[in-house]
Amino acid sequence: MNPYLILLKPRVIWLLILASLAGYLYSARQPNIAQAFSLLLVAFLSTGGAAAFNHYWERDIDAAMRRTAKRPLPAGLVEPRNALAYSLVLSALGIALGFLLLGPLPGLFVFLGWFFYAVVYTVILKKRTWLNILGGGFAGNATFLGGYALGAGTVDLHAVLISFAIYLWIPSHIWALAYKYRDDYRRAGVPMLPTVVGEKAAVAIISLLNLASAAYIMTLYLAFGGGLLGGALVAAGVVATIATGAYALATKTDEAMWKMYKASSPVLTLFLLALIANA
Ligand code: HEM
Ligand SMILES: CC(C)=CCC/C(C)=C/CC/C(C)=C/COP(=O)(O)OP(=O)(O)O
Repeated sequence: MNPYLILLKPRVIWLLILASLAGYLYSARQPNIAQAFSLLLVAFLSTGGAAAFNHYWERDIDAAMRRTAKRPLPAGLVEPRNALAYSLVLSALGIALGFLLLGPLPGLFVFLGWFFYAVVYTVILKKRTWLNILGGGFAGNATFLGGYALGAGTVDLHAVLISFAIYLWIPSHIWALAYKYRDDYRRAGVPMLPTVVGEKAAVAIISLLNLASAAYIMTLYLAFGGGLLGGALVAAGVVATIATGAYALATKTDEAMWKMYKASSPVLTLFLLALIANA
């Protein structure tokens, strides 16, 4: 794949874009193609720009980790200054079009999502504290709230409560991966929960968080209602979460934690599809 495409972290941002679309379809009385297309464009540019900035800012960390050493910057495929310019142009375009095409409130959430990920998480917290993802996690809320604000013209408690399903999902999503790569993170000097607590405690905390995030999603569904299809989608996600959580607690292996990580995106996808099905 073209290194400039890899800089956008396409395997990641598709779900961020879906979260924005879910927010829009869930809240808009009459969704229209032009608005939906503008949202997808803005979400693509802003999340891709944020991801490319993360590549630029973390090029030294990436070079020190097995998982990321072959990325375009450590591999010398893209000059750092070109990656920085590329990321800033995409980000500025995404945020500016967010305000121009979507309006002030959606635009604000596009900016907040970019800022919490690219600045709060990547620049300020990531190398300083294992709580880095809790500080940067609001970026996840912002993806859903930006779409919701476009569809509803406002953001209410209902929207915020739903957006926290993403926030509460992030720790088990990233810490399950970080468990498998705990030595990598230690070598790169990046604190993550699995690098600061023992293995047994890490598995227990991550598995319990994983189950708690599924319980929160189920509570939201029961509280805000939704049809049979939505219920089936949520139930599938909850069953997958319980299965990977129980398997990890029982076996405490890298492989089980990796399965939990790989299951995390499909689980969030099912929840977002349930929201769209209930739109
Ligand atoms: C502070 C917030 C977050 C952090 C630190 C984080 C961290 C990570 C990391 C380290 C990876 C592995 C990337 C790789 O090896 O290429 C990853 C993958 C991924 N992330 Fe996150 N993530 C965050 C939030 C989110 C959110 C909010 C979403 C979606 C709404 C998301 C969706 C994904 C997806 C789809 C993948 C690829 C999963 C796969 O390959 O199966 N992430 N994330
Ligand atoms: C609206 C907007 C711009 C929102 C951004 C939302 C958001 C939470 C983006 C994070 C996704 C991502 C690329 C995480 C990987 O970071 P990492 O540095 O931990 O991954 P790495 O170690 O693989 O580089």
